[in-house]
Amino acid sequence: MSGPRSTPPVIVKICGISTPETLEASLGAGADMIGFNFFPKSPRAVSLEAGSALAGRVAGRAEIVALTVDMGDDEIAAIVAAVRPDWLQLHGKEPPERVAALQDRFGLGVLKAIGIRGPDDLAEVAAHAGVADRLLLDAKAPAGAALPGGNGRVFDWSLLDGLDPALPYMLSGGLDAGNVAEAIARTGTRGVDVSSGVETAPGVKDAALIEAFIAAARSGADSVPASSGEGTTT
Ligand SMILES: O=C(O)c1ccccc1NCC(=O)[C@H](O)[C@H](O)COP(=O)(O)O
Repeated sequence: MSGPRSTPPVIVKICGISTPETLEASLGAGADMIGFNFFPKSPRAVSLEAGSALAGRVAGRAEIVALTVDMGDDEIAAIVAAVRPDWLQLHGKEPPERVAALQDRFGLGVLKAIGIRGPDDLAEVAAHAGVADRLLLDAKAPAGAALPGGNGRVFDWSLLDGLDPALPYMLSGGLDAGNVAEAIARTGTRGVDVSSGVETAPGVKDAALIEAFIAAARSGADSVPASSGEGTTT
């Protein structure tokens, strides 16, 4: 039996939940955050009514994240009223000033997603650090991609080597049960997020994959850092 944990357990977010069955699987497996996707073009998108019904089932067992992309205040207000989220996830081109304005208006945590492909993308991390409540460092969507996120692509985790260890961020992008422990060991992240890696098809979440991901993430929090383990770049 390992000794007392010196660091808090890794936060696990399952993003793009759209059915009661996979919601219950996520909660039963110990997910800390549940993401409901309100980007209409996404295969994971839910309506206000469906999101409200799913949010009602969470019943305090996890934090609720409402995912939007470059959305206006009125649409966000409708989502907040329907879902009562703990977090707003901003996955578009929202500048720091927009993040601050939404924090002021809604009084919710803001999880700002930043796409990472190369060293130049770290400037965006610096711009949002200290504004957003938490960053989601995701693989940058390829040019012409239909979706700004949820593409199941890994980025080179060594790009994060120079980050301030105190930076509150979650790692995202192409994670699954097979690589999440390595990702945690390689980066030291205290949070992970997944969408494609727990699906059998775009938008079709799978209970067994969800359970395996969460178990692997929990085990990764105790693993010895890998010698290298850079994510295979896209
Ligand atoms: O998942 C989507 O369909 C999506 C669509 C538009 C904007 C963001 C989207 N997902 C955001 C997430 O937080 C995903 O979990 C993240 O991008 C990682 O996705 P994946 O690489 O598929 O695990």
